[in-house]
Amino acid sequence: MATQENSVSQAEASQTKQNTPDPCIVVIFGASGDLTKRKLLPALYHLEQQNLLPEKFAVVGVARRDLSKTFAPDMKDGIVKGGGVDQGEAKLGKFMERVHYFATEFDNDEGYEGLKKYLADLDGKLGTGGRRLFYLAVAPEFFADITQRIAKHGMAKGEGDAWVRFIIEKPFGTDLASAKKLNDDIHAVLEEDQIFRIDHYLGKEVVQNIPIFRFANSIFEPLWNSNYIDHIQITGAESIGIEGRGPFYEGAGALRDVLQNHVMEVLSFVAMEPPTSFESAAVRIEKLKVWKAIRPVPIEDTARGQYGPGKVDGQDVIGYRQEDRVNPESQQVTYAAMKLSIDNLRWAGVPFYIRAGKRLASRVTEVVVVFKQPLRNIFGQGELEPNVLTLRIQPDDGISVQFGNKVPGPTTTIDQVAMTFNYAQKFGKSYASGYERLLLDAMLGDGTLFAEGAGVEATWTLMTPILEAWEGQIKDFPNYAAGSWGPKEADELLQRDGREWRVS
Ligand SMILES: NC(=O)C1=CN([C@@H]2O[C@H](COP(=O)(O)OP(=O)(O)OC[C@H]3O[C@@H](n4cnc5c(N)ncnc54)[C@H](OP(=O)(O)O)[C@@H]3O)[C@@H](O)[C@H]2O)C=CC1
Ligand SMILES: O=C1O[C@H](COP(=O)(O)O)[C@@H](O)[C@H](O)[C@H]1O
Repeated sequence: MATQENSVSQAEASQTKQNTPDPCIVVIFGASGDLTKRKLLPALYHLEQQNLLPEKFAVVGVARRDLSKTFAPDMKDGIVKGGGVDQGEAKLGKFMERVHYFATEFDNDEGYEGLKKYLADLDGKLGTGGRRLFYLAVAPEFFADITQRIAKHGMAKGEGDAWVRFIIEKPFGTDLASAKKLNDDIHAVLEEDQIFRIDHYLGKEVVQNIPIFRFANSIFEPLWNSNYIDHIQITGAESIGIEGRGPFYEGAGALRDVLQNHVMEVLSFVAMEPPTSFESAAVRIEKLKVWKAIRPVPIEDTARGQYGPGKVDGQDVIGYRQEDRVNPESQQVTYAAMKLSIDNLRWAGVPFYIRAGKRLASRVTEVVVVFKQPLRNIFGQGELEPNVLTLRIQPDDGISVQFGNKVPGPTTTIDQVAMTFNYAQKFGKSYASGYERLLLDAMLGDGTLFAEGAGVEATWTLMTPILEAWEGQIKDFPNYAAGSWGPKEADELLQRDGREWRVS
């Protein structure tokens, strides 16, 4: 007979997967860049702190400048500045010994031959067995070329059962045609199961928790449909501007930068049917079904904006057109919103309102589920307030449920109260950026939290006609002040349905 202790450990084992990867080398292209320093090296170090890296392991940074002497100290500095060095410098020192650097231009074939030899030598010294995780932390125009050159130099396939995987950064394409071309170019040399298209929102705890919240509990899912839900809002609001990324943002804008990827990924977890298991293939099928069920969006169901000068957190800030390396007559959007309808039985008649923008009043990323009112108000005090469930992704990540409650006293007065769960209060402060989980999953070969080729094309199928329609219509920009909640058209989008945007 199983003891209680035994049965708990069996249950725990069934809820967690293998969590230490095979010996391998993580090869980061774009190693002198911002992403590597601020996110990737700190994330790998956090994995080391939790003993989640294999014993036989190395990181090799690749970029054009000769940084062999300064790379490791520079990265160490990034890790220390990012916080979370709670096991002292000794652990960090040990981690930095595993960090190496190799300089080459991305289009230099000799460089790839040199890199191949460098990695093989490390395999020989460390016993990493030829397993590679290539991370393309580079500008999107390099994604296909670097992948193809790695393949040309015989590094895209491992010998025997040694795996070789690629993490490709975002943005994955700028419209449907470019996303398809990128998929084709990469598929010419890699199998789909080698490709990990990263969206760091899928590494955020609350986003990962959406399927758990829905499918590992029995009290929410029965209500998760058009019988009980009035509408759903997803907000990706940032108070920061474009942070010096003028040239990038001029080519991107809010729809390409955040709505097409981060917000659509979140939406798919909120709206999907229960997958048959939480394995990559099963989850991807359900996510794809959601995106494909979204009705083409009429242009009247969209709103866009660009911020002008204003005040954020009491400080004067410039408008988008005054930002460094931005066209003073730019038509680029720094705010995008739309109403989506999902054509399936679960969501018939339940609009999903989504929005993302820069220089808004505050930084809030959240999903707000607004429930229908009871069919009859037996308390006779006018309209009851709806129940609202908020999945707060950041900051102050947590979950809260708002409901009507009797105000203590001799009369029957109803007021809104909330039950709130806060991650930091329960689990303590976390330094995890989301990249920890995603890097670990890629080393373990688990693509559940990564985008798939067909999924990326499905979201671009939806978004490309909107971009084209917007590009054909000049707007009178700027149309919202920095520090506000965006353009009035976005408010009107909900007002005409008798609703309003909510932030918790
Ligand atoms: N930074 C962030 O927070 C985020 C970034 N991303 C994505 O990650 C990717 C990288 O972004 P980020 O780190 O900000 O970019 P950076 O511009 O900071 O870094 C680019 C890197 O590529 C190297 N590089 C550029 N051209 C060449 C070349 N011809 N040969 C060799 N090396 C070259 C640069 O080397 P050198 O230093 O010598 O110029 C640098 O290491 C992008 O796709 C971005 O969209 C996604 C989410 C967030
Ligand atoms: O990918 C991107 O995301 C960030 C927002 O990420 P967050 O983790 O800080 O919420 C956004 O600022 C940036 O423009 C975009 O490229």
